[in-house]
Amino acid sequence: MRLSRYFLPILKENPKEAEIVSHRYMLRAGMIRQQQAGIYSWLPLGLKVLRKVEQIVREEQNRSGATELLMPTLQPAELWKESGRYDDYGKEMLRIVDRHDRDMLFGPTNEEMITDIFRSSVKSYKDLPLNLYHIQWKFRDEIRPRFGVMRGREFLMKDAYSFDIDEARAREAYHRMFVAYLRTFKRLGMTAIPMKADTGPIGGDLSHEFIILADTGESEVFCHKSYLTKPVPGDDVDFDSDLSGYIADWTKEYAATDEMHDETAFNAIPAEDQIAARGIEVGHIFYFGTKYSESMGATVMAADGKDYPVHMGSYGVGVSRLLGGIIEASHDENGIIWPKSVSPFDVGLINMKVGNEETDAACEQLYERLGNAGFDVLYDDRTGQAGAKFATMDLIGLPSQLIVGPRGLKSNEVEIKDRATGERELVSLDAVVDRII
Ligand SMILES: Nc1ncnc2c1ncn2[C@@H]1O[C@H](COS(=O)(=O)NC(=O)[C@@H](N)CS)[C@@H](O)[C@H]1O
Repeated sequence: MRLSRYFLPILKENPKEAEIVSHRYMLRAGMIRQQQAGIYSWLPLGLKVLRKVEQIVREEQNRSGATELLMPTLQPAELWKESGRYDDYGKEMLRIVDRHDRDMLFGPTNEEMITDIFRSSVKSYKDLPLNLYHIQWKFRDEIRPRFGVMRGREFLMKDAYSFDIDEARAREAYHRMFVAYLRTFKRLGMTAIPMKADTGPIGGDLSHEFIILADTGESEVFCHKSYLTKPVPGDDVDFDSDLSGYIADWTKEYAATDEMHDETAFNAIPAEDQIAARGIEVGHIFYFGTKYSESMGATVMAADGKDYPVHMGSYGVGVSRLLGGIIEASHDENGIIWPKSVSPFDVGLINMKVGNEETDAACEQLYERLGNAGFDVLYDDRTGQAGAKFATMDLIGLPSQLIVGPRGLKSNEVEIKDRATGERELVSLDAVVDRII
């Protein structure tokens, strides 16, 4: 992509309303623009990252055996009246009346709707287990939206829903999602710690929040430091096998959010192994049995010929929140440092002297060769001060920068800068493609 033809509205100054670094950098790097409190436009650079995060979430859901569908953002109120949540949900629910005076709402979550889809077509235990998910925008009229996309009002969530014949099978479904979450956050370049959590308005009696540690996190969390280095299940993990060993390993040491914290248990850990920190909740999973299937009549006929309400769980990931979370966990004073897996571009190509015959020719050649080698390149071909170009590249956080200047070209060299380490290396023009890891 040539920057002269892109849309990247960089802000020079820190917007005063941005209190935390991820909010500041997402605004300054031209990734998002606030349209109203908690509601954002996703500008090209931000959308590119959002789609990469979404795709990694999707791949790990699919690997675990879940099946993707897409439910609407708007829901009929009737479903929520059936489950009894229409009134409980309170002012967070955005209620809408259409032209035929039908009560509707902008979905904050989809337990009712997915249960309606299930009950309309699944009647036999032979069709179980089933895990259906979608990646869809939600609306929650937060009383105090803040920290940019971290606590928005319209936000992107992956929400999955599992259906099983009994509690034992439902716990196996929960284990599959637990393992999928460990893998997902690792692929996003983060260490997310599963913590026993409160079940809140979703309900049920088993729940874990997946927390990434960050000083600006809204949750206060306590855990054993072993979670920071524990290896996550590998690409070869068999989701049809008994995964309870992974869950046992990932829940045997202490880890709890402030709502579930047990000071005595925590203090039984040697002081040097204790972590008390702030964290960001990037995922939350629940087992809630027949809470929705009973109230909404979602039953299947079992082998004994009788009908039973299915056992369910729901599993959410804050896809848009993750961009904020990743930045909170990976930045420096110059800007964002994207993990390669989600970076909007692989390489930033900087022409230090646009209009100079040698640098223009060298950049065009590099741009073409890198593109042909499969790299997604952002080529800063704009006229303007080199210093401003460096600042922009550091701000938007691409993992590698390629700096092409007249002096380096005299010895047929260009400079490669690693954004994460700051290391610079002079490389001959023909060796560049192989050096860009
Ligand atoms: N206001 C918000 N802004 C951004 N992300 C949010 C917001 N509220 C929740 N999330 C994200 O969405 C995830 C799931 O939300 S939740 O309420 O915990 N769970 C559910 O809604 C369940 N129905 C999961 S399917 C959270 O872990 C969090 O990462």
